[in-house]
Amino acid sequence: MNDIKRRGKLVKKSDTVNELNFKDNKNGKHKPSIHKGLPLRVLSRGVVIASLLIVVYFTSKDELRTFARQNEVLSGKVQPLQCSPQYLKEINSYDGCVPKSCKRFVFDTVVSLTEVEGLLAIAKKGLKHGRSLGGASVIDLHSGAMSKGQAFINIYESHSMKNLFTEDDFNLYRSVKEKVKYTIANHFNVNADKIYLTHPTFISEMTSRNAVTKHDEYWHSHVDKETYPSFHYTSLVYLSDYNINFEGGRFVFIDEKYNTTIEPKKGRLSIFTSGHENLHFVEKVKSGVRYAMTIAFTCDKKQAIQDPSIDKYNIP
Ligand SMILES: O=C(O)CCC(=O)C(=O)O
Ligand SMILES: [Fe+2]
Repeated sequence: MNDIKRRGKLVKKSDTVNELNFKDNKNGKHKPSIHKGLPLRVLSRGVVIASLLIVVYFTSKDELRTFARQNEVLSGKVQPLQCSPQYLKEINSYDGCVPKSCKRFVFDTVVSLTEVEGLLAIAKKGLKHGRSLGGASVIDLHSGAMSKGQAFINIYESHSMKNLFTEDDFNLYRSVKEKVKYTIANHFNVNADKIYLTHPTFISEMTSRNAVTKHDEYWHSHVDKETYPSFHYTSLVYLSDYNINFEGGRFVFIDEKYNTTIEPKKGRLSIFTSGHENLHFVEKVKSGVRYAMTIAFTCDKKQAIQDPSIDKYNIP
């Protein structure tokens, strides 16, 4: 066959030889001369494109650093930080609750896959009765708030959901919360009796659907202490896998020199101080469904909440 397939185009074999430009030299021998066959215009364009690619590669490399990849198993990766002055000023008045230093941690060995499956089942069981019209739904086991349409309903006040959540569900939530609390206490060198579960505490479901209300806009950068004033320590437990269950949706810390990303992974626990040192956002989910659980702790006993329990059902 005289035709050769190259770069999706059919070219004549004779053309290919021409392009490589085998020419007779003085000795009558064939010597390949690639350059002579390419017009200067094409060569200079190639050089410009290559230079641009090199510049883009080296400048963008420093803007985003992956702190935790989905395919890694981390037993406690840490990134130390400077606490923001506002955070320190506020937290300093709480004895036994001041972190030795501000940090971020990721652990893949604290929450088990069995626990993840149980938490996912809780989320799906509840959200089946609701879900936002937009891309973000939440279910808060403490307040009972769950997204439905363009608003929220209370799962504990709806007859159709009466006793939907069982003692086992609440026990699971509580045991994961306790593990997270002790991990925070150990790694920030604070007293576990001086940090209290606080509101809100929820499981989120994020998709690529367009936002309908502002509650669906999960991708804005924020400081947790501003969004949820009672927070002092934030924890996130991921219930689905980046690039397996969904695309997009990485967690991103915004830092001065470069951004730091965490790729969600089933059972991955991320903990960090809730002040300005940890400005962050979640990338828009491009496809699939992303689940995560937010559990936070406060140093302020007045902002403490009880563990969610079956006593929440107050339907006669
Ligand atoms: O789901 C996440 O990765 C982060 C969610 C978040 O930023 C928050 O709940 O404040
Ligand atoms: Fe947040």
